Amino acid sequence: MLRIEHLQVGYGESMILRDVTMQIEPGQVVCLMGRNGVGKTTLMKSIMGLLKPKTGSIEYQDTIITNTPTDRRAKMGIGYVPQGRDIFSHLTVEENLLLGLEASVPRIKQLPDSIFTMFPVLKEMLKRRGGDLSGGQQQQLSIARALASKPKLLLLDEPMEGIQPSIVMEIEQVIENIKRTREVAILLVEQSLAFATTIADYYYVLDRGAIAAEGSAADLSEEQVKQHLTV
Ligand SMILES: Nc1ncnc2c1ncn2[C@@H]1O[C@H](COP(=O)(O)OP(=O)(O)OP(=O)(O)O)[C@@H](O)[C@H]1O
Repeated sequence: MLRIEHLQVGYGESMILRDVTMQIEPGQVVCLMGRNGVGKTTLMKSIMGLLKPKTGSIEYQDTIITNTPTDRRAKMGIGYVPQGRDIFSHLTVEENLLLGLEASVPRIKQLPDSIFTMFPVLKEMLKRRGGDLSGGQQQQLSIARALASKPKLLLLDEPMEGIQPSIVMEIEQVIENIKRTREVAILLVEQSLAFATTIADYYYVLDRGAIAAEGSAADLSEEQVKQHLTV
C-alpha cells in the first residue's frame, strides 16, 4: 500500500535520506529502527508530505503522492502521530479528538466508540484539558486522535518514548489490537528489539540516512541490533 523508491530528502544543502527504498503492505506492522539522528523522523515527515523530497517517489494505494499536500494525504487515509505527542493542551480531550475527524472522508461526524473501547481512560477525561493529562495519557490521546478518522496507514514516531512502563504496555496492547484487525498498516519508529520481534511483521534499519538492513521482524537478531543500533 506504500511504496517508497530511491527517496532523497535533505534540509538545505545537507542530504539526510539517501536512496531510501521500502514498502508496506496493507495491515502490516513495520518497525523503523536506527540510532538518534539517522533520519527516522525525516522519513516519517516525508511520507506525510511535511518535507519535499529532492528525488525519488512515494506511492500510496496505487497513486503517486510525492508532491501531494499533507492535508490531502491525511484525507487519503494516512494518519500521523509525531514524536513528542503533539496535542492541543488548551483544548479538551473531546475537542482534540473531534479535530481528528477533520481528515475523515466521507466525513465522520461522531467519535467512533472503538476509540473509547481502545482507550477507556479518555472517555473519563473528555472534558479535561489536554494539558492536564499525564504524558502517557497525552500519548494515548495523540494516537486516538489519529485513529478517529479511520486511517489506512498510521505513522507512529517513537510512541513509547518517555512514558512510564505501565502505559508502554497499554500502547503495545493497542498496537497489537490494531494489528489483529489488519485494517490499518502501521509504520512505527521504535528501538526495542523485544517489541520489534514480538509485534512487528517486518523491520527496516536506517543508518546515516540509508536502509542498512531489513527483513522479517521474527529474524531480527541481537547481532544486527548491536551492529546498527548501539552507539
Ligand atoms: N529542520 C531541520 N533543519 C536542519 N537539519 C535538521 C532538521 N531536522 C532534523 N535535522 C537533522 O537531520 C538529521 C536527521 O534527523 P531526524 O530527526 O530525522 O533523525 P531521527 O533518526 O528521527 O533522530 P531521533 O531518534 O533523535 O529523533 C539530524 O542530523 C538532524 O540534526
